[in-house]
Amino acid sequence: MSPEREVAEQVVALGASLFARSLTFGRTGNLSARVGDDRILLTPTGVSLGALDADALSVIDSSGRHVDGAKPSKEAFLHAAVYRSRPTAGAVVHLHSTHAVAISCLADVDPADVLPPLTAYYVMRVGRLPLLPYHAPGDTSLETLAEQTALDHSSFLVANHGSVVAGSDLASAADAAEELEETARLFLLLRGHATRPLSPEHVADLRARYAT
Ligand SMILES: O=C(O)[C@@H](O)C(=O)COP(=O)(O)O
Ligand SMILES: [Zn+2]
Repeated sequence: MSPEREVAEQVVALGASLFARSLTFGRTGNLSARVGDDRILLTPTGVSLGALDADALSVIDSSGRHVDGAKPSKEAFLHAAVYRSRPTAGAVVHLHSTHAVAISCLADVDPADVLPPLTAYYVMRVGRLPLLPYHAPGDTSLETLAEQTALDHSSFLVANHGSVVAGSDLASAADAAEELEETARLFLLLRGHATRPLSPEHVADLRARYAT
């Protein structure tokens, strides 16, 4: 099996797993993985992540241009922007997971860092989480801001939309997206309760230990 085919099958398996666990719904969400210097496998537009076909994925380049396969996700420009800013990123996951979307709709959050450091795994997998302003899905005017944000952040939220998470490979990106979703859920569960997030010292210690 070619390396690209192997990654295509990983995309299909991850999409099925995320969809089966209700981490995205209907025909929402998109997944991508770098398979060459300037070659990125991306899920096609309008297809449920639960019904992907390894023979019917799209290929784009790092400018977001469609170069092969099915018509790409309307967020091709967003995935490409993240790869341009993060040369070590091997995969990008965009989900409409419920609690992350709920957080992205809140008015009273710090857009520079939406969630407090509630747990060690959140600090290790996500770190700081900016909230980018609302743009319609597929609106390429988000491209420049997304590219700038991704320079310093592996994860961000788009307001009233969902999460965008980069990782060294598909498993790492999904892992971080799931951690983000669970921390968003914890944050909402704890609203109205006196809460003790990790201290700045704990966060610094985790960053030093795990180079987050
Ligand atoms: O929210 C949207 O419309 C997109 O961001 C999305 O999640 C699914 O769009 P396609 O990847 O074009 O199917
Ligand atoms: Zn979306």
